[in-house]
Amino acid sequence: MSEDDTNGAMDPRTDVAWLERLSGLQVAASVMVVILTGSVLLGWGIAPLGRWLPTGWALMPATTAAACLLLALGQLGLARRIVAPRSARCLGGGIVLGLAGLALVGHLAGRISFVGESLLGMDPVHMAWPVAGHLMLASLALLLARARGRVPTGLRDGLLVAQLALLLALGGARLFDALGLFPPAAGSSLTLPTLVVLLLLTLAQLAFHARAGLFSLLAMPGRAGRLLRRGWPAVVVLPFLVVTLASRLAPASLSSSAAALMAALLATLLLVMLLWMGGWNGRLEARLRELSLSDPLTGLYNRHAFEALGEQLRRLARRECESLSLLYFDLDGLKRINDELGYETGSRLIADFAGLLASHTRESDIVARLGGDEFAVLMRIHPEHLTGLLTRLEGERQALNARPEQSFVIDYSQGEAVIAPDETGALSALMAQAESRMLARKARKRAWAGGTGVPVPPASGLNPPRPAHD
Ligand SMILES: Nc1nc2c(ncn2[C@@H]2O[C@H](COP(=O)(O)OP(=O)(O)OP(=O)(O)O)[C@@H](O)[C@H]2O)c(=O)[nH]1
Repeated sequence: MSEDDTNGAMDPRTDVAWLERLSGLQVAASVMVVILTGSVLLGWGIAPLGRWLPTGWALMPATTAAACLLLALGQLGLARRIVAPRSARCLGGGIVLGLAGLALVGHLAGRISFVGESLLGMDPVHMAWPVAGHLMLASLALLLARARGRVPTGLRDGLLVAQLALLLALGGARLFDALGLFPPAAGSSLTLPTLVVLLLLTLAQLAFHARAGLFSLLAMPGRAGRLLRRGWPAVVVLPFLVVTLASRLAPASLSSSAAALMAALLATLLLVMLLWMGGWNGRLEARLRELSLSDPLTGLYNRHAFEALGEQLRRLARRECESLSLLYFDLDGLKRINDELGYETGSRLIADFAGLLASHTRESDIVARLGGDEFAVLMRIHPEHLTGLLTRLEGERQALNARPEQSFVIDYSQGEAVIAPDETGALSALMAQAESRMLARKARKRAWAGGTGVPVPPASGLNPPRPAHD
């Protein structure tokens, strides 16, 4: 399983502003869980403190509190990009898995109190089995949180859907007074504080999973994302309303357990359908957007897309404390190639150069044809890596020009600009800076070639000599 600890496997269509809000929700929900479970644990550990806590706090067993605390700390780490070593994450997730697994085994074996009596005369190891099940799902999702690829993403989505279904069933059981669905075993009970903590943990996970997969729609721009964000409360609440109404109209036909299960099942199904339809809609929207944002000759982004996506990348880079580098290219002698070898050959030069740029950049870089013979690349790389990239480009340019079948010379002038994470300049200023450096180099090349204003490379034949990069 490959991991990316800097930005996870984020969907490139994600709206950063929405991601920020969801990240805020993730932090807020996790902090609330830390406070709630931390207080409960203090109460269990230090008897006098327990007396200061509100009545009923001991209804949350210490094992549940400890497991939820660990999960909340894991979520906080993910939200704040505190990169815990893999071993720490595995240990935290493993402890939760172990606690929940032991509780489940205890319930199955019919004896939960295998650890002993608590300090306050109550057994702190009780964990209701639905809670144990929920925590097992949550800890597995946490262990897979940073794994990339279709399979781990699908698994995470499945685990989250299962948690939501279980939570809805628990909520339904309370609402329809059907706690018999989850019978208390050997003294364990499902209490409201525990339900609240589970809900907060699930919310935190949902917010994190908006980065990729089924739930990425939560942070999508456009109509599909809006539909989900506005539609999900209705989709969750509606089945409960309908089932409540049905059970009021025909009380004999529906037992409280059946009502709770039916409402939870319907709500889960509708939610998954909404997510699936929204995802389909979102992909369609993205395709249309792609068509309106790309340059038909090269398949690269056009200027409009470059400016829009560039601003997005700018915000993302600032959020992740990374530098942003911009390269501005202008082909040399295109007009002359058009005039001497034909417009089609000129267009081939443009397409070849676009291919050269695309093959030397990463998918996460924004590569665009700004118009005519001008190109730009915006990258989240450190400025010191720019020289290496330019050298590789130059090597490839020479290799292309050296091909026996090459009928025209590919040449370009380039300028660069870098913006540090703490700088506040706009993208347009960065572009202007890179363009003026490019123009200065072009002027130097012209002067170096004889100062006649003749385009630097001949349309065909041998490569012209170039002044060295400065
Ligand atoms: N073949 C072709 N030519 C294009 C395309 N788009 C713009 N052009 C032409 O590209 C030429 C660009 O001219 P200039 O900006 O003077 O570029 P240049 O000849 O490379 O000169 P310098 O940039 O000063 O080196 C114009 O003649 C445009 O008509 C296109 O898609 N295909």
